[in-house]
Amino acid sequence: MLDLLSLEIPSVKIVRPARHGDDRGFFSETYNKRALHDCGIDIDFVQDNHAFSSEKGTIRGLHFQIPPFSQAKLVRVVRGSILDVAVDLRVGSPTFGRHVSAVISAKDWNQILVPIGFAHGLLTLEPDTEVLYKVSDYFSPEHDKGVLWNDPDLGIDWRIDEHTAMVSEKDRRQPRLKDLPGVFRYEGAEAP
Ligand SMILES: Cc1cn([C@H]2C[C@H](O)[C@@H](COP(=O)(O)OP(=O)(O)O[C@H]3O[C@@H](C)C(=O)[C@@H](O)[C@H]3O)O2)c(=O)[nH]c1=O
Repeated sequence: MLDLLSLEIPSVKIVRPARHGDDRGFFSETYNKRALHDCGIDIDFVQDNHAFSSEKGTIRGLHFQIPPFSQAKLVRVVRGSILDVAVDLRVGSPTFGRHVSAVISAKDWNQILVPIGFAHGLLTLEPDTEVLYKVSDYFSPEHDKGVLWNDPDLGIDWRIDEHTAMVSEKDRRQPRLKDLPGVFRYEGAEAP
């Protein structure tokens, strides 16, 4: 059983699996292919990733893989919290270049589903934050691309002083959106 909520760009969803608490703690089905299918979401996830960030204020992203290794992502947090951001890169989309963001946390037990065609990034809101996510294709370094997290054209409110953010060398050098070739096409439907 899960709750599903569409964000302002409707193909980006918040997923909230049930959590069954008892005296021992809780139990939760954090991923159930059939439950997602029953909500109209059919994605074959093939790889699970785990990212630990020791510092609050760590930025990862904005990342995406280009075809034929493009990835949908289902992201959750088992310790701490993040501001998660998805930027629409689908050429022809009414929301091209726009983004949605959501706080994803261990406390709220929510997940964000980022479909193919979006750049994905996150900011840790607490130290020692652990992010787990499923991806729908394998990592391919040659297809791994990015866009600059603080590109002024994106106008993302990261809620952080840009000079104190911890950003990898790779992500400091990502291109701006205006310099990216368009690789994803909007299919005219808000399906993942
Ligand atoms: C993403 C990835 C990285 N790696 C390796 C490459 C490198 O040596 C090391 C760290 O990689 P990165 O610096 O790209 O890690 P990171 O900045 O955490 O990258 C991630 O960011 C978030 C926002 C995403 O959306 C992910 O898809 C992924 O791109 O891990 C893998 O082996 N498999 C993978 O799937």
